[in-house]
Amino acid sequence: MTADKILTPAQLPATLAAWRAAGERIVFTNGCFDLLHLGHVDYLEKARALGDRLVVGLNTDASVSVLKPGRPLQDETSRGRILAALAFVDAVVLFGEPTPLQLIEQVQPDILVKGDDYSIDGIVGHEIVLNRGGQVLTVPLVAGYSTSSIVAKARAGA
Ligand SMILES: Nc1ncnc2c1ncn2[C@@H]1O[C@H](COP(=O)(O)OP(=O)(O)OP(=O)(O)O)[C@@H](O)[C@H]1O
Ligand SMILES: O=P(O)(O)O[C@@H]1O[C@H]([C@H](O)CO)[C@@H](O)[C@H](O)[C@@H]1O
Repeated sequence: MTADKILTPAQLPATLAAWRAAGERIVFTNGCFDLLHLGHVDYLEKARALGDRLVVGLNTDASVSVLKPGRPLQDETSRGRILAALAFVDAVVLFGEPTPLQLIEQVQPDILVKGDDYSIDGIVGHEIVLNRGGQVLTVPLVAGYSTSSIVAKARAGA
């Protein structure tokens, strides 16, 4: 099942080791992904295409609620399962901290990616990846798509 892609931090090392043994480059990104939209799908697919495997760090409900008061709308189980169902997502790992720094330290990705709503220097973990000779990249946003705007539109129409 695609749910098998959802890994605990304890399960992660064996999976990463197997991918690396096969010479595969690991891409990492992270986010809240509260309501999955076209922008997310476009950027995640492009992120995966930058390497061979895509690991998505997913904020827990507790983490999202700190970053985005009143959110998430969808719980971490739902958000995780939806991400795991995407063919170009190879692993989903929840993290409860305010940032994915600890998870990025554990994953040591070859490529770290965010949408270009972030500057390279503003991407948490960029130093870790650059210092090990990896790449930190951004993917252009698909204009007009955000979870917040979907929520606002839904509320306006309510
Ligand atoms: N329109 C978009 N096109 C491409 N990537 C996007 C778009 N919107 C967000 N992203 C990327 O998706 C990831 C997750 O972002 P997030 O879950 O905050 O989405 P969001 O739609 O911006 O949500 P919110 O409106 O609640 O901030 C981030 O890396 C972000 O750069
Ligand atoms: O979905 P978002 O708001 O794009 O995800 C956040 O990204 C932050 C980013 O990585 C900072 O460079 C991260 O710190 C935060 O935990 C969310 O994942």
